[in-house]
Amino acid sequence: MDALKSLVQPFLGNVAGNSAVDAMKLVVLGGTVETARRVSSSAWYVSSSFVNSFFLTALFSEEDYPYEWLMLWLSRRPEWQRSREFETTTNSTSAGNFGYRESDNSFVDELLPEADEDNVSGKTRMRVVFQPTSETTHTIFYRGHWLRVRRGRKSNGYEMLSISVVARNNSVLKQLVLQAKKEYEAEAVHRIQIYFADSYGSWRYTDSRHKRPMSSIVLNPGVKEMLVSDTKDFLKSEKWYADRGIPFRRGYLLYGVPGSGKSSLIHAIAGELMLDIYVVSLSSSWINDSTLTTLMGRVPSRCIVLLEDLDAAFTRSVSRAKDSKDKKKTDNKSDGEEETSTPTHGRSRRAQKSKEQLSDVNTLTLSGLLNALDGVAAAEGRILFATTNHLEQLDPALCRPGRMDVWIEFKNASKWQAEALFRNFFPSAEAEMPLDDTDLEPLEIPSPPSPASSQLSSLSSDAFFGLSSASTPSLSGLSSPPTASRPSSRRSESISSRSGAGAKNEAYLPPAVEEHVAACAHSAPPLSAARLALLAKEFADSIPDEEFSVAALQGYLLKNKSRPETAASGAAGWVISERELRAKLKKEREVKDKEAEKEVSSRFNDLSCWLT
Ligand SMILES: Nc1ncnc2c1ncn2[C@@H]1O[C@H](COP(=O)(O)OP(=O)(O)OP(=O)(O)O)[C@@H](O)[C@H]1O
Repeated sequence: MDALKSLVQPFLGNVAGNSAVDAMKLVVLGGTVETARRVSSSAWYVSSSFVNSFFLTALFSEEDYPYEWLMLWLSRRPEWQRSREFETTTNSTSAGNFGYRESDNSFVDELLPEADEDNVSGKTRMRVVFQPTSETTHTIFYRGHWLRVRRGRKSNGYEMLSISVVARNNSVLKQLVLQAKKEYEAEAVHRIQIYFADSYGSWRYTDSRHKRPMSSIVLNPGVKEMLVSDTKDFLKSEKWYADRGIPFRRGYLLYGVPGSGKSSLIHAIAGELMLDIYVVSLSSSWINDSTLTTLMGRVPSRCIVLLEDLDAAFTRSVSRAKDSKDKKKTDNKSDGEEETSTPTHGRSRRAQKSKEQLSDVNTLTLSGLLNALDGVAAAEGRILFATTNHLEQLDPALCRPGRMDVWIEFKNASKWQAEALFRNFFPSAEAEMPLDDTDLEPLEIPSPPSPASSQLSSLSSDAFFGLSSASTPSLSGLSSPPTASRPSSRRSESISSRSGAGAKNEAYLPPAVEEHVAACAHSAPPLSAARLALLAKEFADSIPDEEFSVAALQGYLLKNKSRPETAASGAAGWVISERELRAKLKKEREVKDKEAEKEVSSRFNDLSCWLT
């Protein structure tokens, strides 16, 4: 206390002294402190701007691809992982959590098993990612340079990454972006990325999916081959198009019945060509001419653009001449109606109102769509796929060559497709690679079958006939119904240990598996080629040509996933029951339509009575 007094004393002087002098001293003291503060802050500002003038800074917005490349690259840097302030996210679309990658800064609940063939849990393992909080600066050493990295947010809500480096030119930043891109692409090689359009006119990374093998798509011979070679040829022909002044774009229209494989084929082609898919749903409420034009201008030069359900976009405006005028007319008319309508028409008024709201929001016009597809702003090099179930509802202008160059019709499944689908569904032992001991595991039946269970014994015998040429001599013993002399069966062990009963019993045989339980087995043992051919034919014989979609057949086969015999023999019965179901639904729909018609006509009568 005394020390403090002695420090202040010279400034205050004698307490009993002149108070004006004391006040002067205080003013001088305050002024000195403020001047010192200002000098130091401007010195700090000058020195930091001097230091900053040596930094090159690059900004990467979440709306653009380099942001994702760099976030993936950063998520692998130890400096990034060492950050002491974290945000956590489980959002699979957020940067650093691409759904297909694992890194040190992410973790899953180890207690939940990974879903695989033998180990399926109802709960999925959710990956939690740690990422450094935004607005903190991280220093990362890269190729002899110190990078200052900072995550931030733009005024439009998108994240932004700022990377600064002290360097003479920006070559280190270029190298960094290229390396990040390379690493990103190496990760993505077995997957395709799917982007969806958002209402801001940007593409949002949404999902990454395993490539779908072309062989899993069952189409009449030649269609897949034609599409793959046509798209490949297009991608190679940029110069050819440029030399002839033709816009370097190609469009494919896939039309036909639902569930016939249109989307699946596009998915498989994207995998084959290693292209990402950019999906726009034209029936989105927010879509309008300018957003669509912006979106089409923002697709990369090599990609697949997918316009899904093309017909759905124009349920309100089918023809080019009428579309925008009609919308205005509808608006005016509905305004008027709103005023004159009576309370008795509340429901129709609500319906009218929601219709108005819809047309207010989605203002996409056909001319806007055409412009977006091939206007000056449209990107070159893209492959456009459009799908529709109602070709007849499309304006011819939309489908003319240049916009949709190749048309492919998708029909219900032919007998040929039914047979191919069956063959795809159930494995053939001959098609498998040579087996070793460990490969035999999934081929064992789930548990000892009862001699009475004819279905199970036939399954097992097929499986073991198929295997007889395979490897171990011990297998020959397996074609007879297994007994307690096989307690070492790994599959049986795992099943009994899961059920928790008799896991270590050696003295007593386990009871036979009941037929309905065995029927729920997860997968079918491989069939011999001859047996498979027989069953596939039996199945295809029962399926009428072009009456059911491939998706419907797939649904039926899925119900019999582990029972190829039942799938084949039960197909005829399934066809009958499906027909009955359809007839019943049709009847119900007709009754409903009639009722609706009656209601409309009675309302019309009410209204005309009221008016007269
Ligand atoms: N030709 C086919 N080959 C293989 N699988 C098919 C085929 N057609 C349909 N499927 C299966 O049926 C399901 C639906 O197929 P998909 O979505 O590709 O049909 P779609 O024609 O695009 O239907 P929609 O017109 O209703 O969008 C998928 O699970 C797919 O695996």
